[in-house]
Amino acid sequence: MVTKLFLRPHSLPLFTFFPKNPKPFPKPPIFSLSSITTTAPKIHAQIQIPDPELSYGPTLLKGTIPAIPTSQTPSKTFPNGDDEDDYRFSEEIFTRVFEIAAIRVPSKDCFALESRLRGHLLNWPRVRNIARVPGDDIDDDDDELKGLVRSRSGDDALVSLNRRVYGKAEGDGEPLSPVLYREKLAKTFDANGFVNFRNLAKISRPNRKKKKKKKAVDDDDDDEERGGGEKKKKRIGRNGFSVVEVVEDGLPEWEDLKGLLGEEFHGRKWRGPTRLLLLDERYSTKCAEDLPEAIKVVLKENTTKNKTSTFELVRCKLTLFYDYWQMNEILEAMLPKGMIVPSAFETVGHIAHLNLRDEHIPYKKLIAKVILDKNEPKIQTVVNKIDAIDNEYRTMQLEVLAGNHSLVTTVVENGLRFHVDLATVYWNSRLVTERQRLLNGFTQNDVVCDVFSGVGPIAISAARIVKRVYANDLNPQAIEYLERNSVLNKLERKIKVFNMDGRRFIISLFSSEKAHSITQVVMNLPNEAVEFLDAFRGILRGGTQERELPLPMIHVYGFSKARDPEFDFHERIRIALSEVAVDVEMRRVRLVAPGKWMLCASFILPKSVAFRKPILDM
Ligand SMILES: C[S@@+](CC[C@H](N)C(=O)[O-])C[C@H]1O[C@@H](n2cnc3c(N)ncnc32)[C@H](O)[C@@H]1O
Repeated sequence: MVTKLFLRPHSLPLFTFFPKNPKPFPKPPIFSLSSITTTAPKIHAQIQIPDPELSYGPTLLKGTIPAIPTSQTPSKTFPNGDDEDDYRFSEEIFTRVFEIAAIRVPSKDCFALESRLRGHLLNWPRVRNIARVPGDDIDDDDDELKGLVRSRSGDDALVSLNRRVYGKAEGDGEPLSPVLYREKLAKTFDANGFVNFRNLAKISRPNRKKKKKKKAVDDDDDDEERGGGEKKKKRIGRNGFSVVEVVEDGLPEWEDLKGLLGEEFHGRKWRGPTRLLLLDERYSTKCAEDLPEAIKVVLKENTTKNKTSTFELVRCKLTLFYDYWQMNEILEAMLPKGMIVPSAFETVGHIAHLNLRDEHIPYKKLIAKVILDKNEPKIQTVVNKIDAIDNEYRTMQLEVLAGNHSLVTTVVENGLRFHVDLATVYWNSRLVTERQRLLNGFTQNDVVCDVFSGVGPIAISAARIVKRVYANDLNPQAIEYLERNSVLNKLERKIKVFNMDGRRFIISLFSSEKAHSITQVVMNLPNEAVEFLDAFRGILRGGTQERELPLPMIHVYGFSKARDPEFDFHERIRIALSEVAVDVEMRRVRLVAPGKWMLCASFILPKSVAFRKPILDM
């Protein structure tokens, strides 16, 4: 599978990440936030980023960067980085704060208003235009809580609130056991099933719950670590990559819920459950009178209906974190100005496989880290191809740049599973379409001979369709995986496996009694497969009655850099078979490099070749 990224030289003047010791470039400093921010120890000491005239939508060049206290230097190191290649950057340098306006509305009205105000709401990718803020979920019908808030009567109120929220208050004894709690919920269980209590089933599985709790504790620890000891501000909302906070004007003390419900509720007054409808960025600095008519009507409508309007225009801060930004945005910001941002990577199971240009090499670990961060958990390892494939087994020289070092992975292709060790066997996910095209031509009456089978993507897929498959590879590791994959896909009974040189395999198979049953031959070793065609010369010459039997269809792959690749490849086939009259169906499979085509030639083995006296003696 190939994942496309952006291929364009970028020109962001924002900031540049430099590796510690880039070989071809002068040694630059490690990028740190302090180099672009003030040293003010206050979070949200704001630094305006230049170029306010940027287009619509969030970018790293807009908004403000909150300052980070110098004591808090959250940074990530590459797990595999040695001293030389140690790349560090703080994720906090990608935090951006945007000032926006919102209408705070009762939660029950928010969906209706969302559709009414659609064209006027914030339309940023991945940011929901209905936002939640702390404490917006207090039950509206909760008369007890309302009374409690109004009465502002300290301890009694807290006890009452605890009873309401937790079912118990201090001094009421142990909290209900999971079983009793479940029973209590079941009493209020409604006819629609688990609609109201989706977690009901989980409650009777305390073990899983414990595990979850443990994970939550671990996550908190991680947050704490990242925050350099100081607990990280809890990110509200489900996504974790953005947070909305209301910039409240000061409230009279008696209206402020902080005293009753804690610091989180500072500046909140009683409104019942509410939601924020985030307004389009164009309205961020506008006051109510300057807003479009559609919004004003909504605000006015509500005031006339309801003397105490619950619709309020509020100022908000929308913070987007490192996790929000896409891979290309992060890389564009970090790589030197004018450098092409890495354009694509191939995925093989959990491995992202890069083919970096020379100019990217000093930044390879940085690029790999961002790719890993942005594609986890699907991607667990990022590797770069070091050299062109030029060994006999067609394996790649790979360098692990980020993530775990295991190159053994599982690839799922057309519903089949293949175990692959990229360090020892060949695999190319880009050929999936070609393999499918080839397989589409096979029927249940076919018997397939795969001369260069690798771990079996063609052989095993064919075994699902055809009568029988003979699969061969020279690489013993590939054969081991081929056998394992046949069993994994429960097709081992249809596949006979061989581990020998391709030419020997062709000769021995066609000189056995299996010869006349073979209907399809696949030869996928594009650099040299055509040179193995000489093995077919005179391959059936011994038999006389077989002369009337149909001959196999051969599918041979090859590369050509010629101006007329089809002609060039056809010529090579004729030479290898020593036969001019070969009726070939030729296809371009893909362009593997500028001007270099991979081709597939399919032809029926000519009788004149199959029954000729062989030149080759084995
Ligand atoms: C390009 S790979 C193709 C593998 C498989 N068809 C696929 O699509 O994944 C070529 C395979 O040929 C094997 N090979 C190389 N030289 C060979 C030879 N002389 N005889 C048999 N197999 C050979 C390599 O080990 C490799 O697995």
